[in-house]
This record gives sequence, structure tokens and C-alpha cells, in this order.
Amino acid sequence: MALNPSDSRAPDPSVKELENQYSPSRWVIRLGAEEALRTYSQIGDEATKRARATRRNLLHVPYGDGEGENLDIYFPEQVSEASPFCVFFHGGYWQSGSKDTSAFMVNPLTAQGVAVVIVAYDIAPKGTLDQMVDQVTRSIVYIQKQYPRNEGIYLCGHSAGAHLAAMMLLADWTKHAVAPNLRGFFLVSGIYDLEPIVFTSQNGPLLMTLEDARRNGPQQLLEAALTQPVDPACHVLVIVGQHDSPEFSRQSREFYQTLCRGGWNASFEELHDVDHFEIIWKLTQDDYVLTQMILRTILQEP
Ligand SMILES: Nc1ccccc1C(=O)C[C@H](N)C(=O)O
Repeated sequence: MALNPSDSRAPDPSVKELENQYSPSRWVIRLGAEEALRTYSQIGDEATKRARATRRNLLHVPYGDGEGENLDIYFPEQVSEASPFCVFFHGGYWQSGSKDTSAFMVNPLTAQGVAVVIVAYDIAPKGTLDQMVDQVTRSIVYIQKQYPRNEGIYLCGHSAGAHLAAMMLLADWTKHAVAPNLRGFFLVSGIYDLEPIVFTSQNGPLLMTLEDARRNGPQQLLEAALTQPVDPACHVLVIVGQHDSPEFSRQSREFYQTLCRGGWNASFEELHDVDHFEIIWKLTQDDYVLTQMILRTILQEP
């Protein structure tokens, strides 16, 4: 397949198919594409308002000097510096979404004693992929420094946010003052190989070159990595929706297989009857299978 990102002729069929595969809203089955995106923002907005009104919180806490470098922390009823922390990175193709509409999991998790952190990062065109990866790294270092007695930091990301979380599997913490107490990863409907994105319209604001895509690709980095997982007990759950596109599904499976080959304690789940958006907005529900999976892992229940 000869693909040239600067080629401005009519797209060849393979480029058209990439566009289709990497447009999550086109694969939604119960709603129209626009309605699905609207519902996703609306549920995120309502969940955030509810979380802020009902949970003790610290909002817009800076983790760096940049204007966009801040996060929200929501505490469980029994405020404790020693609770486990679940840190969430929102999706939106590194160019949309906000911490202010992404507190989906806050109420169900804080109800069970887990503190939840929702991180803002500079989306494109303001931020580049390299900058976003660096910001996410610093947000985790910040939480570890503020709460050194935490009972574990668990990273959760959706879509582009799962990519950012996955990059933390490969982060070099020695450059920072502390190594975070990372105990688990929940990678939901993520993208791990960014190369195909270079050929889609999603790359408009991102302006990624193939080199940028490779440097920021957890799939490529993990394949090339010679290092072993730091903590073999750290569990990596790779999760994809039944109604995610075949390419999203393939990316998740391949990333999971690469994790296994690299000696990571990984598992893979295809969640029944959910699409790219439902998979995350249903985290507002206590009895949703993914909410339960996350809680079982964090609370270390069998
Ligand atoms: N992955 C996401 C996660 C959260 C919110 C939006 C997206 C999108 O991908 C939007 C894309 N422009 C779409 O039409 O599917």
C-alpha cells in the first residue's frame, strides 16, 4: 500500500477505508454518529456536575506551570491519603474532550473508597503528541508526590487517552524525583499504533509525521523494548467494545499479544454489546461490567 500523507489527489480506496475504520462514531449501532457524540458529551457533562456536587474534591489543581496542566481530584467519603488512586485520561483523538466533561467513573469508584483523578492535557492544535505524553507523565509524578502513602496508582484511559496511559508502560521515571506506585492499567478502546492515523483526516490538527507516530507508538516501542516490566504484579487490562471498528479491535488484540510476549501480566476483554462511546459512559453505573472489573482489580478481590 503506497501511502503518502502529503498526497493531495483523490483518496485511494485503502485511505478511504482507513478513514472509515478510524471514525468511531460511524460504528455506533443504536444511535446516529452525531447523536452518539452528543450523548457522550452530555453524559460526561452530567456525571461531572454530579461528581462535583456530591463528592469532596480539589478542582483545577496545577501539576505543572502550563495553563492547561491541571487536574481534578475526587475523594472517597472517608478522606484518606492512603486510598488507591485511579487516574483517568479522556479520549477525543488528542484534539477534543476535556477533564470538565469526563468524570464518568467518579461516583461509582469513590463510593468504594477509590480516589479518582481526571487529568487535563493540552489537546491539539495547542499540544503535540510529545507534549501530551510529557504532561501525562508529570501528572502521575505529581499524584505520587502529593500522596506518597497511596495504596496504588491505577491508570485508566479511553481511546486517545488509552494511548497516553499505554505510553506510561514505557515511561522513564528515573528522570523524575519519584517513581509512581503503579499497580494497574485499564486501557479502554485505545489506539496503540498511530501510523494509520497519519493518513486520516484526524491528523489535520495533529500534524503528525510518520516519525512522530512511531516515536509515540506504544505498539512499536513495546516491540522494540528490551526491558522487562518493572513490577510483575502490575496488571494491564486491554479492553475493547464489541461494536468498536475491526481496526480498533485488531489494535487492542495485537497490543495485548505484544504485552504478553514482553512478560507483562496482561489480559484482554471484548465487552459484549457496547460501542466506542457506551464503553466509557456506562462507567457512570455501579453495576456495569467494566465498573466491576476496575473495582475488583483495584480492591484486589478475586
Ligand atoms: N474517539 C473519541 C472519543 C471521545 C470523543 C470523540 C471521539 C472521536 O473519535 C470523535 C470522532 N471524530 C468520530 O466522529 O468518531
